Amino acid sequence: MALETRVLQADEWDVWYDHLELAFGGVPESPEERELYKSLAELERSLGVWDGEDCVGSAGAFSFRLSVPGGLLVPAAGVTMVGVAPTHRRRGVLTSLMRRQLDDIRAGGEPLAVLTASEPAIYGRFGYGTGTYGLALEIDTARVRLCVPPGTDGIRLRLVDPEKALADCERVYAALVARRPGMPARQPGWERQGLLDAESLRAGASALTCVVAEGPDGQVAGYARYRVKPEWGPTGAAGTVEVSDLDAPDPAAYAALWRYLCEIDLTSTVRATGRPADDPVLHLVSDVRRSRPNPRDALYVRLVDLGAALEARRYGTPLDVVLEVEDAFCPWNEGRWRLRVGPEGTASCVRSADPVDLELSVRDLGSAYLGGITLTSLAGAGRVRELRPGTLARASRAFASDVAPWLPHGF
Ligand SMILES: CC(=O)SCCNC(=O)CCNC(=O)[C@H](O)C(C)(C)COP(=O)(O)OP(=O)(O)OC[C@H]1O[C@@H](n2cnc3c(N)ncnc32)[C@H](O)[C@@H]1OP(=O)(O)O
Repeated sequence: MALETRVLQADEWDVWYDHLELAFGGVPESPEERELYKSLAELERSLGVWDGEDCVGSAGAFSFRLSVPGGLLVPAAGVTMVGVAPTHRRRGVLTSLMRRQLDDIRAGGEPLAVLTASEPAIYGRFGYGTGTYGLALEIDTARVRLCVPPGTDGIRLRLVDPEKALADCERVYAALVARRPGMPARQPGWERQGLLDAESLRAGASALTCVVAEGPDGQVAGYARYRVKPEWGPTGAAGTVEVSDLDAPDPAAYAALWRYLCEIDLTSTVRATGRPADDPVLHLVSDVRRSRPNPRDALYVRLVDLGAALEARRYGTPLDVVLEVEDAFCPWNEGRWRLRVGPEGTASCVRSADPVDLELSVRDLGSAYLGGITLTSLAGAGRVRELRPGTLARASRAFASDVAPWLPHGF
């Protein structure tokens, strides 16, 4: 029987999601999580592949606006819920979903598609490049001390019910979006993701706890959400503080929150995942080795409309460069582009017949797009080739962001 791919109907969502859970191993999510993702789903952007009555493939997209270098927000399809039934793998179902989805995204006018990958090997073939890294930390708080900046002691910390603190936390989040590329601006409903607190998420740890940091003016300047997992070893208490969110643009509030987490009684480890690659906490700790920073690929970026995407961000230095881009999966991007950046950092990117300066694939351009992975580094792996001497270093400087791009949450 031929497979049929179609946009999801509202009454098909549960069957579609059951299929997705099966594709991920069959352990159901908590009702709380399921309800949240059902409410966030954009049905008209959710594709199902059907074999008769059986759903055997899925892919969805969220309509995000993503921060890019220069503090601007760019429409980006947040690709999600990708799964193919174990019975139907390796016969092109994912490839057909990616084809349909990227065509739809292009038709809808979003210049970017982004995703987080269950496995890094899957999405490069479709033109997605690693655009951000998330840092895992495991701080040995029995040994590591924090060297905090002046003003830290003037910060007041308060434990507040996470639900009641939500509006203040959201204000802090909103202030961060323009400062860091890679962050989705909050869309209605997504603020609830940070409050999810099912037993399965706790995994033996406490309920979600929220601590807010108030500045001398009494305003909330930062917050952390965390759980404590008690543990008793042969020498006594050895609990773990598991940090799920910590945001604070103000350095004193930021340091106060980390110091607090590192000094919670009966714990000897603070664990956090998905932190920014340049997280300032690396400069607060007395011993970075005993904080075990460990980077991991996080947000993958795909330029769907290459010209529009490159014009949508800002650049650090002026530039005039001709790029020869390989893009087999989206051939409308393939070929030669001239990228010109003026003194203000704004760019024009148009088709060109001029001699080529740099050769690269759309996947590598996606990696460089948010400014965290340099063209020079990609060239070191042979992924970018410099045909006119000097253009690589100039382009690399122009693309780089002085703040590492960061994806603060999954989707
Ligand atoms: C954004 C997200 O939602 S990420 C979540 C992705 N989903 C999962 O990981 C759930 C479990 N896995 C699955 O559901 C499926 O195996 C999928 C979706 C990863 C792949 O679906 P399939 O229909 O089997 O992929 P398809 O047949 O189109 O394969 C396309 C190519 O990708 C390759 N490929 C597919 N899956 C993988 C993988 N996990 N690792 C490496 N290569 C892979 C195939 O070998 C094939 O290569 P080829 O073109 O050289 O022959």
